[in-house]
Amino acid sequence: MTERAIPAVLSIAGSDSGGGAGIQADLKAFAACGVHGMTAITALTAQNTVGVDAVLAIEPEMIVAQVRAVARDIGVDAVKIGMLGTVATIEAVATALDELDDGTPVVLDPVMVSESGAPLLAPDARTALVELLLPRVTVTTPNVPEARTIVGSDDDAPELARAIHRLGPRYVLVTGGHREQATDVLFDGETTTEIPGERFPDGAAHGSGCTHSSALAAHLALGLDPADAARAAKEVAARAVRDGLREIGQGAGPVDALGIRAGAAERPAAR
Ligand SMILES: Nc1ncnc2c1ncn2[C@@H]1O[C@H](COP(=O)(O)OP(=O)(O)O)[C@@H](O)[C@H]1O
Ligand SMILES: Cc1ncc(COP(=O)(O)O)c(N)n1
Repeated sequence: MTERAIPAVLSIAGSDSGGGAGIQADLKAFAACGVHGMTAITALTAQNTVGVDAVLAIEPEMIVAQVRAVARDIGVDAVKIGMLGTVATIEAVATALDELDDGTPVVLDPVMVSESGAPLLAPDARTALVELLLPRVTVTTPNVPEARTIVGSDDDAPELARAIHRLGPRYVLVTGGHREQATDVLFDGETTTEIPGERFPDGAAHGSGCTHSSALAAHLALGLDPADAARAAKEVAARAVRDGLREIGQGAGPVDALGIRAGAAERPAAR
C-alpha cells in the first residue's frame, strides 16, 4: 500500500436515497477523515428514515467494472464493503477483490438489516458472505445481532469475536452501539481489546455502522494499525451519532459526520 498524502478509499456498498446510510454515509465519513472517497455501487435502495420501499441489485459485471475503473486509474488504498444483498453480488465482489493489489486493507461491514428494520441481505446469501468474503478481509465489523446471526449463537461480544475469527478475517471488531456502554470489542486472534466510549442514547444513529466501517477503512489507508484505526473510527462514529440530525425524516435520523449542524448554526440568519 502506498501511503500518499491523500489516500483513495473505495466503498463497495448500496445507495440510500434518504442520504443517511450506505454510500452516501460512506462518502461523508471519508471526507470527514481527510481521504478521497470512491464508490462501486452494489444496489440502489428506495429508502427513507422509516423504511425501504424497493431494492434494485446492480448487474455483477457493472460492480466489477466500477472497481476496475477506479483501481486502474486512481488506485485503491483501502476498501470498505457494506450492503451486498444477493449471492451474485457477493460473487462479483469476491472477483473484484482478487484484482486489487495484495495487502490492500479490506473492511467488511456485514450489513443485514436497516435501522428501520428492512432486510438488506437475502437469507441464502449469508453462507456466501461467510465463505467467499470473510476469509479475505482485514477487519469485519458486525454489530451484536449480525455477529449472532453469523455464529448462530446467543453469546456475548468477546465470544462472538473469537468464533468469527475462526472463519478467516484477520481482525474482528464487534460494535456495541446498541449496548449499554457502546463498547466495541476487537479480537486479533490472540488478544481481546475493549474500546469503550460514551453512549449517546438521544443522538441519531441511521448510518452509524456505515460511518464507522468507512472511518476504519480511511484510517487504515492513512497508515494506522487496526487497533488505533478502530479507536479513531469509534470516535468518528460516536461524534456523528451525538450530533445526529434527529429532525431529518419521521424515523431514525441520519448521523452527522461532517458537522452539518455546526455549519448551520454559524450560517447568518435567513432574511
Ligand atoms: N448511541 C451511540 N452512542 C455512541 N456510540 C454509538 C452509538 N450508536 C453507535 N455507536 C458507535 O457507532 C459505531 C457503529 O456501531 P453500531 O451502531 O453498533 O453499528 P450498526 O449501525 O451496524 O448497528 C460503533 O463504534 C458504536 O460504538
Ligand atoms: C444502502 C444501505 N446500506 C446500509 C444500511 C444500514 O445502515 P443502518 O443500519 O444505519 O440503517 C442501509 N440502511 N442502507
